Amino acid sequence: MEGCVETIISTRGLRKEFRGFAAVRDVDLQVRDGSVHALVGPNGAGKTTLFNLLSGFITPSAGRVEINGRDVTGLAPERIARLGVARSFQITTLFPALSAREHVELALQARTGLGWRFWRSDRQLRRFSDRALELLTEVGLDEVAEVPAGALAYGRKRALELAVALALDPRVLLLDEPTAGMGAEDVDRTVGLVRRVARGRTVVMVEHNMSVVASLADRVTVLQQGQILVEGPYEEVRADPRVITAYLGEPGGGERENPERENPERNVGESGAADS
Ligand SMILES: Nc1ncnc2c1ncn2[C@@H]1O[C@H](COP(=O)(O)OP(=O)(O)OP(=O)(O)O)[C@@H](O)[C@H]1O
Repeated sequence: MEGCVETIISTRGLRKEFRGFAAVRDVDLQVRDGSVHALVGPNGAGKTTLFNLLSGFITPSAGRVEINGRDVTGLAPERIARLGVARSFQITTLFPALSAREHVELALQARTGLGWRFWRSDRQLRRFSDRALELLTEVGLDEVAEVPAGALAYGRKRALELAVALALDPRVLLLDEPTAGMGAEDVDRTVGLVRRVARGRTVVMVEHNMSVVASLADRVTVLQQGQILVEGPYEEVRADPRVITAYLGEPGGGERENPERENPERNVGESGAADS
């Protein structure tokens, strides 16, 4: 029954203005515990801004954000992270000279409250080695555990970000365009990976690639001009004439079998959209 589903993230009247321009307006979002929830929408719809509001990277102009029933509005990202919400960091936050294993070890260490201290003894870091290797295996990086992050291929760097986020053992994982810039093979691998790591946790992802959304998402929220246009299961959302109009800029596209594939450039506007 709908009413029995627990909500893990909830926003009410969420709004963010940049110099008077409302990038996100009156957003009431409900993310169900244990679901994979995709945020989609045309370029400039406010997806990233909403994502940044959920993770505390920016503070709202109005409205509130609740995580697991607790008001987290205006809390710093690290406080939100401590409540079990981890964000997959961007590649720029990887340290090129540190190995994949060292990255995960440091993240595991940070979680214990020891902090991100590089000068801890080898002995102390070794405590985390076994778990680090498990996490690297989970994301398919066990064979490159000792390779410096700077030498990893793009798809593997993204997998390493995921392992770093998983080291925090989050209840909610926020993924910002997990397949952006990937070729078809890496997209497929990432879909499998996200599906695996989504077991037992909630995943909220911004994703342009509609094939990825179709494969992974239990619920889809479509944003347009900062507002929620439609929300529901993928099959329902993709057939909604308002969504097709939002992407194509014309009414009457609802009959199409697979609009995002027929017109990938205009629909999702990003690389990878036509993959797979
Ligand atoms: N820091 C900022 N200052 C001013 N305007 C901003 C800022 N961040 C976002 N915007 C504007 O807010 C609107 C929404 O941007 P946002 O990046 O959230 O959209 P998006 O849906 O993530 O787009 P894309 O798919 O292109 O990444 C855009 O018009 C953008 O120009």
